[in-house]
Amino acid sequence: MALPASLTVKLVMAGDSSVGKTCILTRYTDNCLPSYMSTVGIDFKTKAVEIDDTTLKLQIWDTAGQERFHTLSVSYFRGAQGFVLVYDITNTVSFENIALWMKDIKTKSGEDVEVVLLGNKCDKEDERQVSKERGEKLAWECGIPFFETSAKDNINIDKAFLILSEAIYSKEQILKVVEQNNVNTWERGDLSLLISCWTAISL
Ligand SMILES: Nc1nc2c(ncn2[C@@H]2O[C@H](COP(=O)(O)OP(=O)(O)OP(=O)(O)O)[C@@H](O)[C@H]2O)c(=O)[nH]1
Repeated sequence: MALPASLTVKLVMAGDSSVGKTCILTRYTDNCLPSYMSTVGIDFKTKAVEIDDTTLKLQIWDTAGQERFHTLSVSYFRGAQGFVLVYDITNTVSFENIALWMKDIKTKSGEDVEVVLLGNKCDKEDERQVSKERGEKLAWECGIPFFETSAKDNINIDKAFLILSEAIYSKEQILKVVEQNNVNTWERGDLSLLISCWTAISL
């Protein structure tokens, strides 16, 4: 009997300080919230998800959003297959900085990496500064999925990680088929870009 397939996937949490990256991650992996302490340096957590008959072993790196850790944080972007990019719906600056984070992601990880955009703290409706439409528009322009989330109330957290995992899995499956068939007309990078364009069009 064939052993079930497994795939190790590196994901990175990115976004400004205090937007809720650590809380989103802890909610996802341990279904609880951490006692508050701003992330210093880098940490990671793991979680396994099943897609089809494959186990995806997610290794999720939690970076520090504070400016003084920026160089260290972005150094962990290299080699990541996916990013959870977070802003805080009660903080306009964190939303405006998403463009800069996207630039860092593309520079360090390439154009074809998978990203999901999250507008976190949607439980704080009375303090909202960024409309849901602005988040949706930005995500549409970037060609990436978007969710408003609450780590506090556990809204859309599992869904966001699942969408990201599925996108990475689909891409890996297609690339595997192509490699098995020894199709060498396309470079792997070209093909990944094509798949990303296709994913963006079908969103
Ligand atoms: N109301 C509400 N508060 C949240 C939510 N997520 C996080 N917080 C609060 O926001 C603050 C910052 O959360 P963190 O998860 O530490 O933020 P971070 O993005 O990891 O911050 P850095 O480690 O500095 O990069 C904490 O006080 C959390 O309790 C949420 O969904 N709703």
